[in-house]
Amino acid sequence: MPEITLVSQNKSFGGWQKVFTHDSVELKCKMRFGVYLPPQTEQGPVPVIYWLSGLECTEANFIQKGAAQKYAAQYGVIIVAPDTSPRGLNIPGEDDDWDFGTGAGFYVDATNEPWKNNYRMYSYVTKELPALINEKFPAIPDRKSIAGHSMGGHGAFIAVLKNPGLYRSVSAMSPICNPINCPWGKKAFNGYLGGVEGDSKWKDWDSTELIKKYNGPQLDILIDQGTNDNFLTKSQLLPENLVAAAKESGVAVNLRLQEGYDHSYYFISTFIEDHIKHHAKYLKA
Ligand SMILES: N[C@@H](CCC(=O)N[C@@H](CSC=O)C(=O)NCC(=O)O)C(=O)O
Repeated sequence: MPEITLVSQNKSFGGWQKVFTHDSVELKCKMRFGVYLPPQTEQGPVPVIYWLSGLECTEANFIQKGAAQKYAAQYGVIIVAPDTSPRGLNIPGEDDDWDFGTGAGFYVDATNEPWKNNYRMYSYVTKELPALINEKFPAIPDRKSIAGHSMGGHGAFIAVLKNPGLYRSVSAMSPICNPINCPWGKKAFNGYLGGVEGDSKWKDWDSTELIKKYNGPQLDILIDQGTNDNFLTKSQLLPENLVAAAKESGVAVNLRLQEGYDHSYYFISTFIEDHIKHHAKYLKA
């Protein structure tokens, strides 16, 4: 029976923002996650939204700066915010760069040495963590959605596209949409998966490629993207590639370009209500 240990709890909008640690089987290290329990959980189980954060984040960024608690309380949903990589492993090279290794797990299951034993963030966020949440908290197991920011937007997309029907809805803010064609993604996939650009195994972790062959329940993907996002102009995000691929395969993507917004949590907190509302529509249907 897995154990979880309470690290902190703060009352927020009538519910509780809590942080726990646990020993992860997939990642083989101690991990932290945030969980917001809305007041409705006192009456019984509610749906869950998983939020995947971006590069350099821990579980703390979203829960401290995302401003989501008010809307999670309003719509009666749990929000789970995991960390972004395994921690404390001391793998050589793990802390050399901010965009690879610690804080940059990229939500894939690594197949390359020396990462493949621990860097299994895909299995962690799609399997291990939901099983733990369903066991320990008043969550409705088959009512879950997923969202994320930047690297976490990529994580949310592949979680949905690789598991048709597992999630009720998906959304993202400033997501990395085509990692096999952007510098962050090429570096991560080369390190975690091995091989070089164009390798077919990279395509299995790329949402623009996965959406081309998606064959599952109808999706209604919501994306917010700031027009003043420096990572958009540096071609790290490539939302236009995902939109074009989705159009070809008939998947609905609502890409909203938000004038003047950047890549930061000021942007995320501005539009988080719309995302929670989007998920609540499908989670409560
Ligand atoms: N140090 C970097 C910038 C890192 C950064 O902006 N991280 C983003 C996610 S980027 C894609 O995944 C983030 O969410 N940061 C946390 C925050 O609280 O803002 C640089 O040098 O550019």
